[in-house]
Amino acid sequence: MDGSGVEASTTAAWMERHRQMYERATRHPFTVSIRDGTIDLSAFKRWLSQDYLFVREFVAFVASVLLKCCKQEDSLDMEIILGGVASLSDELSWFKNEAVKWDVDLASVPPLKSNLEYHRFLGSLTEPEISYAVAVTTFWIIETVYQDSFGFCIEEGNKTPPELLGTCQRWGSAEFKQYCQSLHRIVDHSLANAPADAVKSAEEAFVRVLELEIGFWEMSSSQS
Ligand SMILES: Cc1ncc(CO)c(N)n1
Repeated sequence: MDGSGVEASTTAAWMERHRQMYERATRHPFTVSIRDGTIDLSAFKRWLSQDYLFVREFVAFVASVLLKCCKQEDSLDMEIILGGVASLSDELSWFKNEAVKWDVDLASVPPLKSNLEYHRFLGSLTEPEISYAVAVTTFWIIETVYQDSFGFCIEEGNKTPPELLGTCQRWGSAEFKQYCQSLHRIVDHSLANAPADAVKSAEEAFVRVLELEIGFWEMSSSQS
């Protein structure tokens, strides 16, 4: 509690504690090079095909968050999460269109190591034993890393190549930002009512997502 009697949010404390890692995830040389206009297009194509595979795995994870949400006593968050599930359908179509534009054959691309590592993590969080607080926290930070990373690419002073603006808008738009803010409110509310061990697990998942996101950008940059 601060002097005003308002409890500072748990997520705000994490953002402070893990600021450096958050910056590494959201200002990675890969996305900064999009903003600078110096991006290597073969790296961009690698990211595109790997992220398509990621999103296919992400669907099952987000569906598990929705299911946990529906089992909560007050499931007021349900419509926000349901909107998230619904938008993934559009997102998969977007990837397929984009792949045609960039001459990428999605069917022939195997997931690379960092992607597989991320899939395993998502799979472990889909289990029924994982609490809603932990799952929704994970969901929020995954979306937020993309929102912040791509939002930066369309902020003032960018030199983002015109053919990449659509990608940046997808996650950098004001609408996507609002959606992330809605998720953030859900997370803060959920953590405020969660037992200490769940809060601890949620923080661990938060940090793990940042590590995996950094790994994903690295993989896209250099095929590691
Ligand atoms: C790796 C990764 N993280 C986050 C998102 C946001 O949905 C995405 N599409 N891919």
